[in-house]
Amino acid sequence: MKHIKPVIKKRLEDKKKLGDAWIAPLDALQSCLNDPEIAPDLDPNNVDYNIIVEIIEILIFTAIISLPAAVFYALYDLAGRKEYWNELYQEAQVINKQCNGNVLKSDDPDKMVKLDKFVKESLRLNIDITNVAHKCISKPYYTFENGYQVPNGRMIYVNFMSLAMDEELQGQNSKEFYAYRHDSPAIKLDHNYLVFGSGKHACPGRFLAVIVPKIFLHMVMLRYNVRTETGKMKPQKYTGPTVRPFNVGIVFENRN
Ligand code: HEM
Repeated sequence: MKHIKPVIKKRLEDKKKLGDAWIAPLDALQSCLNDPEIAPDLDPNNVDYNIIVEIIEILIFTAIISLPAAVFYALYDLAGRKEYWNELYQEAQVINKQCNGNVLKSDDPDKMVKLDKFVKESLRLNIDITNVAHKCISKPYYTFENGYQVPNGRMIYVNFMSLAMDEELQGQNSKEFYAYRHDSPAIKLDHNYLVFGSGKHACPGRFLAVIVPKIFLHMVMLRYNVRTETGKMKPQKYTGPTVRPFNVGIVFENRN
């Protein structure tokens, strides 16, 4: 907190100076400081630091849990799904040639179209059973179109798994991994694809959560053949309703 206070002071001073001309940078700390509930009068002595700490804490935990998990599942799916190796490798080679083997440019991940579908399918299938807890705030009940009522104060969870596995929504063999079932990007929110939630509170970290596994797999594929140790894949593991990465051997072989 000691370290963060001078940063906050400087940002609030800048905001005061620039007034309406202030253009909010897209970062978590600044969006907190732009919130009148957190910094009502732009006075550094009148900032609700507790909310800021809570938000930053949530961001850190999300980033260190969900993001590496997404990378793990994507890598594991690649290692275990031989049928995708050639096509994905070819796409990676084309992109690598276009940038002469140099570092990727910011628009290169958009060119990883097949890999995007692959990552999307990996996210779809490695999903929590239930998620996005919501508290009912309607009084005395919230009534769904079908007449089902939820009382005020009740926590409800969305059944992610049933949605992700529904054949009517996902297409044929919805329990099987088939990357090319998707015709929209992995970051796109859709009622059939609730990995990142929906609406106003949909995950703002989804751009990072998709681009990181894509860049990681791209780099891995250019250097290595990856496969599971046994050549087979294990079923997912859950802790309660939450899907969790597990210990598994992945073999990296240098490409010649
Ligand atoms: C694969 C990785 C990730 C998954 C599957 C995921 C999923 C989700 C879901 C389902 C929600 C709830 C959305 C809703 O209520 O409708 C959410 C919210 C959120 N996520 Fe993510 N997330 C991921 C990565 C990240 C990362 C890397 C960050 C930040 C760097 C992040 C930041 C957040 C924040 C701040 C919220 C709360 C948004 C709000 O309430 O307005 N997420 N995420």
